[in-house]
Amino acid sequence: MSGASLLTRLNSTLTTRKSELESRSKEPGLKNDLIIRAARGEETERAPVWVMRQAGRYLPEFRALREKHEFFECCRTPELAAEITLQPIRRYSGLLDAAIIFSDILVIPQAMGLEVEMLPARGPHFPNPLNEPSDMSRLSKKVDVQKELGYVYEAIKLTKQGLDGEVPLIGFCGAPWTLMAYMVEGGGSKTFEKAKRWLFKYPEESKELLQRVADLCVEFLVGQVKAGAQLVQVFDSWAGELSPHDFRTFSLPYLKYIASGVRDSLSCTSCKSVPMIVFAKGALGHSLPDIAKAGYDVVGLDWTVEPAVARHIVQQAAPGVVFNKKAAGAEAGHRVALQGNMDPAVLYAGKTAIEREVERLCRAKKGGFGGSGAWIANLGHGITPGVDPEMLGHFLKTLKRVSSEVAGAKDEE
Ligand SMILES: Cc1c2[nH]c(c1CCC(=O)O)Cc1[nH]c(c(CCC(=O)O)c1C)Cc1[nH]c(c(CCC(=O)O)c1C)Cc1[nH]c(c(C)c1CCC(=O)O)C2
Repeated sequence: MSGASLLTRLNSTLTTRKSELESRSKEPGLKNDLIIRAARGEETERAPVWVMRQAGRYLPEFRALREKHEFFECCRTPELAAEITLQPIRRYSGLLDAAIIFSDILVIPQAMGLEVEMLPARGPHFPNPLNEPSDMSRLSKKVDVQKELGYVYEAIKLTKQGLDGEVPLIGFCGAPWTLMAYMVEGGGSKTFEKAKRWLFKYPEESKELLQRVADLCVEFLVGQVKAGAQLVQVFDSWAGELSPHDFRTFSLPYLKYIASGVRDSLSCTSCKSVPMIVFAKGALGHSLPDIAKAGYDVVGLDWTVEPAVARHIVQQAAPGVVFNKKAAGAEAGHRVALQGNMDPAVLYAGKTAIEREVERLCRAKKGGFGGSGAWIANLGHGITPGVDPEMLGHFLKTLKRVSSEVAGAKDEE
C-alpha cells in the first residue's frame, strides 16, 4: 500500500473513532462535554473544573434567596433549586464546566421518614434520630422514591432547560455510611460515638440499615439520570472517620453496590450510561487502590493525597476498567479518572497563593496532575462560606490558563 493510501485509511479510521467517541459522550445540544470526556479517562485540551458546594453561602445571591426561604424549602421547590443551581454558572460565565443540582444528601433520610431541620449556624439536626436498632421500625418499609423525591427530578428537568446545554449537570446522593452517621448521631459530630457504637455493638443491624439506604441511593441516582443528570457523584464525607477495616466492612461494599446497581439498572432501560464519581473523604490514604476498583469512572481526592502519587496508585490498581458492558452506548475499557484536590482554605490566602497552588496542582513535575487528561479539577472538599467569590473566580481563571498550557505542552511528561 502506498504511503498516501495508508494515510487516507488511517485518517478515515481516526474519523470513525472520533465520531464514535462523540456519539458516546455528547448529548445533542450539549455545548461543553469536557468533564464527560475527562471522566471517561480521555485526554482533554484542558482540565474541566467545578467546585463542590459551588451553589452555597459564599455567594451573596444565594444568601439573599435564603433570607426569604428556608433551606429545605429551597430544596423542595424546583424553581428555587434550579435558580440556585444556576447562580454560580451565571456569575462565573464560561469558567465552570459543570453544574451540580442544588439539594442535600439528607433528603434520603427524610424520604425514609426521619425529620431533618437545618439550624442556622449549627447545620443539620434530626429531632428524633435512630437511637437503637428497634428505632428502624420508624423508617418507612417501602419508600416511594418518585413520590418522596420527585421534586429533585423536577428541579433537574428545570435546571436542564435553564442550562440550555451550556454545561453538563451533576446529580448526587450521600453514601450509606455518611447518611447512617447522620441518622444515628442526629447531626454532625466530632467523635461519631453514637454511630460507631452501632457499628461495633450492632454490626448486623448496621448492615441492614446501610443496605436499606444503599437501595434507595441506587433508585434515586437512576431517577436523577432519567430526569437528565449527565454525571452522578456519591459523597462519603465521613469515610475518614472509619478505620481501614471498618471502611472495608461498613462503607466500601455499599459504594460498590451503588455503582453496579446504577449501571445495571441503566443498562436495562433505554437511558445512556453516565460517568459516576465517588468521593470518600479521608479514606484515600489507606484505601485508594480499593476505591479505584469500586466501579466508578472517577475517584474524588481530598487534599491529603499528592496527585502524582494518586495517579500512580490508581493506574497500578485499575489500569483499565471496563464498565457498562451491557449498557446502551456501551464502551470499552478506560482509565479511572481523578477529581480534586486543592485545599479549599487556599481560597482565603489571596491571588498569589492561589496561583502558586494551581501551578502545583497542574504540573506533574511539581507533584500535580500533569497534562495527560483523565483529570477533573476541583477543591479537595466543599468551598466554605467565608470565601470571597472573586477568589473563586481567580482560581477558575488561573486553572483554565495553567491547565491549557500544561495539556498543550504535555507537561514535559
Ligand atoms: C455532608 C453533606 C451535607 N450535604 C452535602 C454533604 C456532602 C458534601 C460535604 O461533605 O460537604 C452535599 C451538598 N449540600 C449542598 C449541595 C448542593 C450542591 C453544591 O453546590 O455542591 C451538596 C452536594 C447544599 C447545601 N447544604 C447545606 C448548605 C448551607 C446551608 C444553608 O444555606 O443554611 C448548602 C448550600 C447545609 C448542610 N448540609 C449538610 C451539612 C453538614 C450542612 C451544614 C454545613 C454547611 O453548610 O456546610 C450535609
